[in-house]
Formats: sequence, C-alpha cells, structure tokens
Amino acid sequence: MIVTIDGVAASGKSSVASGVARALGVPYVSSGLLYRAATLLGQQAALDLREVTGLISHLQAHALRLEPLSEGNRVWLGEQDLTGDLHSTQVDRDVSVVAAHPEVRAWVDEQLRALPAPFVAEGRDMGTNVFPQAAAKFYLTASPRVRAERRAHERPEDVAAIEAALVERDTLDTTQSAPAEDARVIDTGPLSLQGVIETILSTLPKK
Ligand SMILES: Nc1ncnc2c1ncn2[C@@H]1O[C@H](COP(=O)(O)OP(=O)(O)O)[C@@H](O)[C@H]1O
Ligand SMILES: Nc1ccn([C@H]2C[C@H](O)[C@@H](COP(=O)(O)OP(=O)(O)O)O2)c(=O)n1
Repeated sequence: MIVTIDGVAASGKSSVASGVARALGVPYVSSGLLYRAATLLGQQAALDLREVTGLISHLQAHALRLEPLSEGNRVWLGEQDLTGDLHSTQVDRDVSVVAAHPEVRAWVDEQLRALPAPFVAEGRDMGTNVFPQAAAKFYLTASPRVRAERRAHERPEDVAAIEAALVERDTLDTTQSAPAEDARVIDTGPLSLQGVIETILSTLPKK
C-alpha cells in the first residue's frame, strides 16, 4: 500500500508521515529531501541554479541516494551523509527555483517510483503526479503563523522572518502543490501532532 501526505511548507508532513509509517511498520519517503540535496549540490558547486542544463549534468555525475526509514530519511552522496545540511535557511532560499525545473522533477520522480512499496510518501505532488494510484491521500495545511511558530522551535530565527520566507516559498511552489481531487485535506492548526497521525490512521482503508 502507498499512502501520500502532501501539503504546504512546515505543515507537518515529515513528522506526520514518520508517525503514520511507524504505526504501519513501513518506511516513509521524504521527496523534499531530494530537492534539497539537489539544491545543496548546486550551491556547493557554485552553479547558476536557474540554468537547468548544468545542474542536471552535475546531478547525473554525483549519484545521490535517498534512504527511506520510518524514523527519518537520509540522503547520501557516496559515503557522505548530507542530511544534516539540508534543512538550512540557505537551502530553503533556493530550493523552489531548483524544484521548478521539469528536468529536476523528472530526476526526483524516477528515483521515487523505483522504491519498493509499501511506504508513506510526503511532499507536494505525491498524490497528484508521482503516485496517483495511492490507496489513500492526505493534504496538510495550517496558517502561515502557526507554521512559522512551529519552525521557530527548530531554528534560532525570528517568527516574522520565518513566516515571510514560508509564504514566499508557498507562492513559488504553488504550481506543484495542489491537493489531489481524492485527497482528504486536514488543517493541522487546531490538532496535536499525535492528533493528526490518529486522524490519518483512523481513515486508512483496512488492508
Ligand atoms: N499538529 C501538528 N501537526 C504536525 N506537525 C506539528 C504539529 N504540531 C507541531 N508540529 C511540529 O511542526 C514542525 C514542522 O513539522 P515538519 O514535519 O518538519 O513539517 P514539513 O515536513 O511539512 O516541513 C515539527 O517540529 C512538528 O513536530
Ligand atoms: N514533492 C515535492 C517535494 C518538495 N518540493 C519542493 C518544494 C519545497 O519548497 C522544497 C522542500 O520541500 P520539503 O518538503 O523538504 O520542505 P518544507 O516542508 O517545505 O519545509 O522542495 C517539491 O516541489 N515537490
């Protein structure tokens, strides 16, 4: 079974996907980490990230590997674990430009579709584009202020600055970030993390 959890930035996708995956005893798959890793590699090589040709050949020459586990995903460049560097403000700033390239999206989608099911996949277009056949689809939302306050617990930055950056990224990511027609939309604002996980688990089809 494939379950998809899409949603806006910092809506709780990875924490919720991890909780649902652990309850089901399957891995979760964080598609955003591949977009983040592509961005980091491009930045480290000082590439112009608006130029897709150079970026794609760089990605093809540096095999990145997503390791999907239920506790947390990791991204490897050979033996090097890039995961700790992927959730920075610097990567946040450029990731939407990288994710807007259809060629980069095809590169990510190919890796995701090669993963063996069952799993819980989270991102923006898991239910619409990558796994339209998924058994159950969810789309998480929350107000920009709620999301910024949550992120502020993870990063030593001002809530207003985080909120502005989230809203900008929401706008840049709009194209690929619509809920699937058959997705259940959940406003996570009034719910606890466990409440969101239980809502999803309670609506999953019995195997
Ligand atoms: N009700 C809730 N639903 C989802 N996440 C929540 C909730 N309350 C607090 N959080 C916290 O919000 C933060 C952002 O969640 P995260 O999973 O990183 O989001 P995303 O993957 O969408 O960027 C995490 O620290 C998570 O624990
Ligand atoms: N399936 C996906 C997943 C992420 N992206 C893009 C859009 C986001 O700005 C970045 C990072 O996504 P990620 O889910 O890791 O991070 P946030 O939850 O947005 O903080 O990648 C995408 O276009 N499609």
